[in-house]
Amino acid sequence: MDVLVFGAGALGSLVGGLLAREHAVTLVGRDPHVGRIREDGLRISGEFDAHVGPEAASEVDGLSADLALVTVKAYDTAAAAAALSGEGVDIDLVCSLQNGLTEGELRAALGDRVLAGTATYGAELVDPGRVRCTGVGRVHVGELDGGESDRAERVAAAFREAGLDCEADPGMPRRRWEKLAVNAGINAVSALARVRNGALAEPPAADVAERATREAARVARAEGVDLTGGDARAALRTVVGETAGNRSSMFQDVRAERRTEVDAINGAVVERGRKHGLETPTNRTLAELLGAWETARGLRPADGDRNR
Ligand SMILES: NC(=O)C1=CN([C@@H]2O[C@H](COP(=O)(O)OP(=O)(O)OC[C@H]3O[C@@H](n4cnc5c(N)ncnc54)[C@H](O)[C@@H]3O)[C@@H](O)[C@H]2O)C=CC1
Ligand SMILES: CC(C)(CO)C(=O)C(=O)O
Repeated sequence: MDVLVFGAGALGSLVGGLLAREHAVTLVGRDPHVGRIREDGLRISGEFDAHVGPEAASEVDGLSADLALVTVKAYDTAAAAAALSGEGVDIDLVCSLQNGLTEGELRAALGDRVLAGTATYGAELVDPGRVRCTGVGRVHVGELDGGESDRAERVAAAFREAGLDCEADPGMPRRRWEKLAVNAGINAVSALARVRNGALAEPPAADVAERATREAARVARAEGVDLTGGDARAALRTVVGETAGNRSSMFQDVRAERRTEVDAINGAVVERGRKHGLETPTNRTLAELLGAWETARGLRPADGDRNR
């Protein structure tokens, strides 16, 4: 399979680098990472030990692929969608492995070529040309609206050929919303409280996290997804336990003074809830507090367009 990875940062470089052991892969990213990969290949450390030589580019013009994986941060999705739907690029299928609800934006630009995906691998970009796998997880891929899918099965088989743990899932809407509900509970709370995930096992942080997760499950049900508040809270407790020693990605972003994905996580819960007439006060407060921090640091676009 010819694979293009749009957003060769931590996750994209890890997944793309592992796929390059078996498939023709082009990593699309930015310098100095792209330049280093061209000169010396990509080194993968941590849970894997590999030195691979994918193609690397900073533009998609002139590229073609059977599959494009989208691994930019959620707030760069619009740019990814615009690039991948451009005239100079020829892509059969697109699959996001991002956190947050980004598929709508991709589908608007790329139509029914878009599959949903989730990834629970852990990745860190340690230096240009070097990525570390901090946790072996699993990739799930499937139709945005759910259902059996030959094309998702083909993608999953290609991932497995390269040694990644990957399954096609006919229940992607529920899987996406459960992951969103867990991220809604963990990420912003841990970032604002400046605590590792394990601290969310105890009150009062656990109570705030559970309220955010329960609100997300209520919105999911309004969207037609079969996710109870109890199931979502059970998933939250499991992930808190399994990742107790982690700093969540949002806590890491705040520590590094980077823009967070709060709009695509808690903000998305608020916006979807509003469409259904549902109040989501905990998610709204979390999104507003992190938004205020991002504004004060000059990390958000000044015109208030959350997705730029
Ligand atoms: N890092 C991880 O372990 C995991 C990350 N995720 C999700 O995956 C997504 C990506 O996360 P990370 O890899 O950690 O972020 P990252 O910031 O390391 O990677 C994103 C990369 O995209 C590049 N990029 C952005 N716009 C671009 C453009 N127009 N052209 C070319 N390159 C562009 C950036 O330069 C950056 O290197 C996020 O939604 C995150 O929540 C999900 C599971 C695990
Ligand atoms: C599962 C969790 C919460 C692990 O830290 C995560 O996805 C993140 O940090 O973004």
